[in-house]
Amino acid sequence: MDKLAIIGGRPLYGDIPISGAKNSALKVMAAALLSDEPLTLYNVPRLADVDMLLRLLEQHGTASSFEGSTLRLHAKDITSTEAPYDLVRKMRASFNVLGPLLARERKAKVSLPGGCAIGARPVDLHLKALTAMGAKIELDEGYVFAEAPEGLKGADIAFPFVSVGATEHAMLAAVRATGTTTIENAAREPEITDLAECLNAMGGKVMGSGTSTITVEGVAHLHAAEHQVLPDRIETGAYIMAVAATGGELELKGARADLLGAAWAVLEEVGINLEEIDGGLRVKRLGDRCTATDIVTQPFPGFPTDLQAQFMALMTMADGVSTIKETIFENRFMHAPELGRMGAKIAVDGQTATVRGVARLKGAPVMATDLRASMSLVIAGLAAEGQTMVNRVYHLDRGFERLEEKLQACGALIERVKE
Ligand SMILES: CC(=O)N[C@H]1[C@@H](OP(=O)(O)OP(=O)(O)OC[C@H]2O[C@@H](n3ccc(=O)[nH]c3=O)[C@H](O)[C@@H]2O)O[C@H](CO)[C@@H](O)[C@@H]1O
Ligand SMILES: C=C(OP(=O)(O)O)C(=O)O
Repeated sequence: MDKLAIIGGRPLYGDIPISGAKNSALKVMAAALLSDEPLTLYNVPRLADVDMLLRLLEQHGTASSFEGSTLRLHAKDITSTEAPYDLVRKMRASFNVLGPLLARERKAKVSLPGGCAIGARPVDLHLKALTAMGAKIELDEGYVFAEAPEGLKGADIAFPFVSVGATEHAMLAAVRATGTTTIENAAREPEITDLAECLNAMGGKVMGSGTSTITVEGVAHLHAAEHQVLPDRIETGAYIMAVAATGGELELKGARADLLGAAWAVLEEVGINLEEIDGGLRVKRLGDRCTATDIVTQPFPGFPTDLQAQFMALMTMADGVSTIKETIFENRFMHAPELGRMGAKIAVDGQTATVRGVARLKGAPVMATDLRASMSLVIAGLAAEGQTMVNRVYHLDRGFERLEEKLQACGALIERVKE
């Protein structure tokens, strides 16, 4: 298992190119299964999750080629409607092949998903949406067995609360169903709009993405298309917090301010200067330290759960006391005790963490527990005195493209230690 060795205390100066969004790329890749014609995707990040989904798509019969960040997918014939445990267990997004397989082949057997261990993460809303569209679903031995012998039919779906994955799944299935589907209380994340744009480029009729009501008029056939994956807003936020923790100045190439939602105002409030420039964002911390503030994670446009861990790292060194409330996942504070090993003062009570800022963290051996938690440890390590050794780097490889390279180019002392 690889580790990252970081010598902290150096400011970051330079340019960081922001990659395509993992959480969008994985969903638009699943869309390739909906058509017997090619789908060309630009700006796809080379990540472990992308490779894993590629293996799954290949096992369904999809031909693929990856050149730079351009991914060509062609699911001319679906050769298998089964998504085995080994390819689905590591990543939640792979479960989203169920809807396309069902829509196109009228049957599928897909393992229940894995993903970061940040809570129970059920898929009942996904299955309810597919059932509303006429699918017969059974669960057995960790697998979902689904069939729709007459094909999927448009339905009115009202989610009781916002789910990004279930909204995407409903869209992926409805686009090739017969008739019209309405999705009420739909997620409004930018990745939902990106998926809608990709489906529409393929000939789909998805309206209302980015609002709470999405309407999908089913079509019989989707055709060849090209789509550019939007920039990763979580990677953007993570590097903003990195330079806010270390000092210095970064230009985040390709980053988009409009994707940050409520996080933009929070970052400004804690003392970060964010400036939109041609083709990206320029970022620097205004004073010697950030000031503490409180956040509550919410679906977009609220403060994203995927930036909560990184924000906590920043608050450990801020001036004052911050409370951080996690409302999306019930077990997403595993970075708190690890940050504690570096001298952070964090008290966790249920879904709320109270962080008392300290003047400086001290490097320590720490354990990455999930994807975004790992990045919070990297941020803490970059700012801490002395050496931090981050164990279990494979989590980071799921979601941050060329992390060490990007940081090294800006003056960070960070190296991968192979074991
Ligand atoms: C709303 C939200 O911020 N969603 C985040 C969630 O998306 P992801 O798609 O993984 O999760 P959902 O948005 O579906 O989950 C939101 C909430 O709904 C619950 N749930 C979900 C589906 C279901 O069938 N039943 C159910 O109870 C989940 O346990 C969770 O408490 O994790 C991703 C990875 O960290 C983030 O990028 C998304 O921003
Ligand atoms: C937790 C994440 O991924 P997954 O949903 O695949 O676990 C994430 O992107 O932060």
